[in-house]
Amino acid sequence: MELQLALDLVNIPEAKKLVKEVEEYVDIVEIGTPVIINEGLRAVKEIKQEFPHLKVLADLKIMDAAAYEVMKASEAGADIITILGVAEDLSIKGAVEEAKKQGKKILVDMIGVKNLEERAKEVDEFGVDYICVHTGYDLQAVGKNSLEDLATIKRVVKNAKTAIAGGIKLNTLPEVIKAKPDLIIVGGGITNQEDKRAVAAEMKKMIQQGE
Ligand SMILES: O=C(CO)[C@H](O)[C@H](O)COP(=O)(O)O
Repeated sequence: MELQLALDLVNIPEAKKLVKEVEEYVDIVEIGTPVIINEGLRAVKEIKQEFPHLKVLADLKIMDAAAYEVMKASEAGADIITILGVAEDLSIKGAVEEAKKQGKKILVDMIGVKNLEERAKEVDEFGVDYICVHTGYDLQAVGKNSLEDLATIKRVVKNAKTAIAGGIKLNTLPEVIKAKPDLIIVGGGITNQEDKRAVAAEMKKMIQQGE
């Protein structure tokens, strides 16, 4: 099980400072959609340059023009690029093809997918690398999480790795670990804490013990 730190509400200098604090304990750094909207793919480039030993995920949440956007994120240094599960089949297949060409990986974010079981089976057949269940901020605000959805995709996904994101905190991490996703994505559960390093260290320890 890997741990991904999601950076959403920071600028580039703040992102660098945050990664420095926790770099020993995370496997992947996500440059979140709001950061890319504010700072562009420069954020991916600068983080990858400063932390070449960490994998960097560009959370583009691609919906169209997939091959082009995967190419651009790859050129900026992203190791993993996200596309939405609700995108057209052709777009997801195009993203996979371009990522393979560039030696990169594709994570499909299933946020907003209604027919989760069916769609997870389909995107798994397209050769994507990760399939991620995700409760966005708007549904977190009304008390939702992705544990049931994780169980659903774990039942049907045969090839891709499984991932989970959305509101995971130290106190909810044990039940997530028990569900055994390949990748656990944590944003505010680390970035909003006073002692980010201590929380990341504790999370990493819990994950290692759960393996
Ligand atoms: O992709 C995202 C929002 O769309 C976030 O990066 C993801 O949900 C993780 O952040 P948090 O743990 O704060 O929910």
